[in-house]
Amino acid sequence: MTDPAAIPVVEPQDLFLWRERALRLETEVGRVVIGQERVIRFLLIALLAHGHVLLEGDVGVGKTTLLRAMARGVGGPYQRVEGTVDLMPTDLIYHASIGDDGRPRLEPGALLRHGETLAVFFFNEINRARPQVHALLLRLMAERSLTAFNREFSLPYVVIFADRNSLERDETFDLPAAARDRFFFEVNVSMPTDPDARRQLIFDRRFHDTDTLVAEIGEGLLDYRALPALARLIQAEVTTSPALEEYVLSLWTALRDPVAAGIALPDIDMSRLVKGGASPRGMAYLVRAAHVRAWLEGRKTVMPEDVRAVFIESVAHRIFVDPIYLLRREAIVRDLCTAILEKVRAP
Ligand SMILES: Nc1ncnc2c1ncn2[C@@H]1O[C@H](COP(=O)(O)OP(=O)(O)OP(=O)(O)O)[C@@H](O)[C@H]1O
Repeated sequence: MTDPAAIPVVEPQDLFLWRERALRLETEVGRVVIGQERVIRFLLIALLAHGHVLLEGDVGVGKTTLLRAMARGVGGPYQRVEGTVDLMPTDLIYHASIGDDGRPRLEPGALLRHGETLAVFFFNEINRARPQVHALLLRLMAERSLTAFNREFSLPYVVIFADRNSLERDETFDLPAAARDRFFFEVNVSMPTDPDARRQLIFDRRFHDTDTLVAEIGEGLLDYRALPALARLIQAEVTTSPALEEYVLSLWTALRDPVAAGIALPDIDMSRLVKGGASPRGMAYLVRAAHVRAWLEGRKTVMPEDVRAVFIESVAHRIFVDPIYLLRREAIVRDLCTAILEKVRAP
């Protein structure tokens, strides 16, 4: 059980201190994972909204290192599993073995080992796991609880960090729409573009040992137990104007009906492109993300630039397209989002 006395209290008058801690975490992670400032900012925003994140990208670009660095920054127990085709949901809940006395024994698996204090649950290569595992994860992400041994287990702090590499599509299981929708952000990670960062990654041995690299981050800089309350306070603290609300509604309308919004993409039949996914939940997540972005920028009001900064990572993974466009889905949806941002006039 968590010691209630140890849970940090988050008061409105201390919000500036929490912002300093959040920015310090961002700086420290940025020293360890170089050339990925954009992705680090998204992970920070997701944590401050107490949301789950899926990273996608090339192999060996630092996704795992980044997630481990962030997990260390929030402190608390974490668990990590590798997605494999033979992983079953029960493997995450318990392990069965035979004890020295010859009797069967059950031990808690990765999800239950730390009780309700589990802070971060990493799911490496999530697309290698079967749909049954995705289903368990879906409930965990939506409700932060699971049922096992005829009991409800609550994991009130847990944040899911998942990654999948974008290269291998064979022998993998695409995440179902509902599970994808529960990720607050889906963020693409690519190679750093800065030549200096590239040089350092290859020649500086500091970047070759992930364990010592991650240990450079101050543990628990942004206490994981404060995140649910902090996320609520940030949402309450930052406001939106009627003009901003109209802007978000127009973006939503354009996502649902790009033709009516006058959006055209080369070689795409716009009238059949979008089949669903631009849901109220998705748009609510977008607004939550924009609140956090504004707060990190030191503002109490959401500006159009906040919405624009988080638009693609908040909504693109929720959009479902006609099957004829499935193979090129990622690129088309990204182009659609970019075209919408260009077309819809900001206040
Ligand atoms: N931007 C970066 N900053 C710091 N270290 C990096 C960066 N990119 C790669 N590395 C280093 O490269 C190695 C591989 O990184 P990591 O395992 O995090 O990649 P990955 O994207 O998770 O790969 P995979 O998809 O194969 O799991 C690690 O030693 C890591 O420290």
